[in-house]
Amino acid sequence: MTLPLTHPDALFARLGDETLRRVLWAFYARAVQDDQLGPVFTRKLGPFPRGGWPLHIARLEGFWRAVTGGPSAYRGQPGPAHADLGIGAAHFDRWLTLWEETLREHLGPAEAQALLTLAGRMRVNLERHARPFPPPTQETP
Ligand code: HEM
Repeated sequence: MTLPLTHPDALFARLGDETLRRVLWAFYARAVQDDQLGPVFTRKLGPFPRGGWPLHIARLEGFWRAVTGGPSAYRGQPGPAHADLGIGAAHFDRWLTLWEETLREHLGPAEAQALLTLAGRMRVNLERHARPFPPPTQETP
């Protein structure tokens, strides 16, 4: 079954607060253990699940509530937040793989597919902002 992404309010209503929160904590618990993604997250947010993690996940809850049509006060800027993390296509591929694994474990197939599709679309935009290889700083002779 395919959920109608043109009516995303149906998606949040089907997920609910608790499930969304559970999926996000499970996803980041997995991402932080990953060889490729873990160091990027830990550098920015500190040791999971303390440091900046509760705030990060609360923001992500707001973000996912907004994009699935739930009530949300999220007003962040995901693009710039990813500009200087030193990430590129391979990181985004890995992110989506772990996202898919987490969704398949926690949700029914229709909800999992809908959240995977949404993340795949957003990845395109975030990757445009990301600058994986900043130019070397000019050395003065
Ligand atoms: C390569 C994969 C990714 C990495 C390593 C990554 C890492 C991060 C980090 C470290 C932050 C915190 C930035 C800060 O506090 O300044 C962040 C914020 C965020 N990320 Fe990602 N991210 C990735 C992919 C994604 C994807 C695919 C999405 C959406 C589907 C996403 C959505 C967000 C959102 C909404 C925020 C909050 C931005 C704000 O402050 O408003 N990220 N990410």
